[in-house]
Amino acid sequence: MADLPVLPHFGITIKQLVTHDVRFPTSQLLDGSDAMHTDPDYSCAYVVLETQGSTCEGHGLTFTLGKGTEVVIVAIQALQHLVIGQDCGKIFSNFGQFYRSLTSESQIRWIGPEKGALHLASAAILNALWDLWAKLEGKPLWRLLADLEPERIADCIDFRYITDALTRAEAIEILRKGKIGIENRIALLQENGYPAYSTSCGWLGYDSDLLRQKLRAFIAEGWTRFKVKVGSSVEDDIRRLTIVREEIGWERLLMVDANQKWDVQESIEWMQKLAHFKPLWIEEPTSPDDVLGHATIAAALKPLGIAVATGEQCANRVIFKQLLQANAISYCQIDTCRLGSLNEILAVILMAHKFKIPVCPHAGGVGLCELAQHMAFFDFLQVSCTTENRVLEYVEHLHEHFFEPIRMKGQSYLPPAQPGYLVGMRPESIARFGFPNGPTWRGGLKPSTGL
Ligand SMILES: C[C@H](O)[C@@H](O)[C@@H](O)[C@H](O)C(=O)O
Ligand SMILES: [Mg+2]
Repeated sequence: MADLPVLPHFGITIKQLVTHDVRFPTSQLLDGSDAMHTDPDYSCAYVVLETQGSTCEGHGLTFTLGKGTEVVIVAIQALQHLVIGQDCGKIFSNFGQFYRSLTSESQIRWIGPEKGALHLASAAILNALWDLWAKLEGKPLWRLLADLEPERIADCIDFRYITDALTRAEAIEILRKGKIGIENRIALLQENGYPAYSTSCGWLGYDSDLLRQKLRAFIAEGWTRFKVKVGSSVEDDIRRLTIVREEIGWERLLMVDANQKWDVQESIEWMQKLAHFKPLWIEEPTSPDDVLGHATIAAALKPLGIAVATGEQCANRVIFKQLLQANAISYCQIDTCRLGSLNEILAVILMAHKFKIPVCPHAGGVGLCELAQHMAFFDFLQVSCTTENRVLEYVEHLHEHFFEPIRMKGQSYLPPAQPGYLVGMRPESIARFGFPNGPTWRGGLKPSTGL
C-alpha cells in the first residue's frame, strides 16, 4: 500500500443491509427483447446499506430479467455478514482487500467464484458501498474518482489473476498520465457531455411499424447512432435491417447485437449475409465464455469491416483479460452489475487501455445508464482521455424511477452533480413494483411464462 492521507470515514459502520426485489413488467410490450431474452421483465436486486455514525445510506443494485432475482437476493443475504459491522474508513482505505474478502470467502466462493448469481450479488453490495463512499465525500462518483490519487485507485483493485496483463505499477502509471489536463476534460464533459447511441428502436419483438416509428422519432431528436437486435432468422434480420437503413440512411452509424445466439461458424456465415448493411460491430455473437471463438469470429469478419464487441455477460476480469490477450474484441463492453462493481471495472478499463481497445459500456436495463455513465466518464477523464471511437449505450426506459435520472444533452450524457453513484430508487417505485407483493404483481399481472 502507498503512503496516502488517512480517509476521514473511520468510525462510520455498516449497521444493516436491506434488500428489495423490484420487477418492471417490460415484457408486456417486448421492450428489451432480443434473440435470447425474448420477454425480459427489467428488474433488479436492490440493496440499501444503513450506517451508524452518519446520516448517509448506500444504495446499489444489480440488473436482472425477472425470474431469478430472488436467487440473487438470497446470495446477497448470504454475503451480508461480511459487510454488516464493517468500518467504512477501513473498507475504503483498502477497498481491493475488502473486494477480495467479499468475493473469496472460503466457503461461499465455491458457488462462484466471481461469476453467476453470486457475483451479481457482490456487485449490488459493492455498488452500494461506492454510492456510500461518494455520498460521504459529498461528490458524484465520477468526481470522487477524478479526485482520488492514482495509488488510492490502485488500492481499490484486486490484481490477483491479472498481473500477467496489468501490474499495479502499470495501472498507477496510466492513472498518473491521466491526471494531466483532467480539469480541462472535466470542463469539456460538462459542456458537451459524453457521446451515446440508442438501442431503444431495435428490440427484436418490435414489429416493422414500431421499428420505423421509433427510428423516425429518434432521428427527429437528432440521434445518429443506433443499435439493433439480430438473430431470429437471416431473412428476418434482412427485413429489419433493410427498414433500418431505409430510415437512418448510410451516414448514420449502425451496430447489431445477437445476444449469444450463434455458434462460432454460424456467427461468421450469418454476418457475411448481413455485411452489406455495414454494421460497425456485431455484439455478443456467441457464448461470452468463448474467448477463442470470439477471436476466430473477429479474424473472419475483419476483412468485411465488421468488428466484434462483447462484455455485458462476461463474468469477470479474467475473461476480459483473455479477450484482450487473444485479439478477440475491438470494443470492450463492461457492465456495472455483471462485474464486481468498480473494483473490477477499474481493472478492466485499465487493461483495455493497455491493449488499446476502446471501452463502450453496456447500459440500458434498469439503472445501468445511471451507473455506466460514471465509468465512461472515468475512462475519458483519467484513462484513455478521449471519446474518439467510444460511445455509451442509451435506452429510454425506466429512468423516472430514480431520484437522479440521467440527463441528456442531445445524444450525449451530461455528468451529474449530486453526490453518489445515483441509483437511489423512489420508494413509491420500490413499493409498486416490489415482487411478489407490490400492486403491479399482486393484482393479477403474472410474470411472463416465456416461450
Ligand atoms: C435483455 C436485454 O434487454 C439485452 O437485450 C440488452 O441488455 C442488450 O444486450 C444491450 O446490449 O442493450
Ligand atoms: Mg447487448
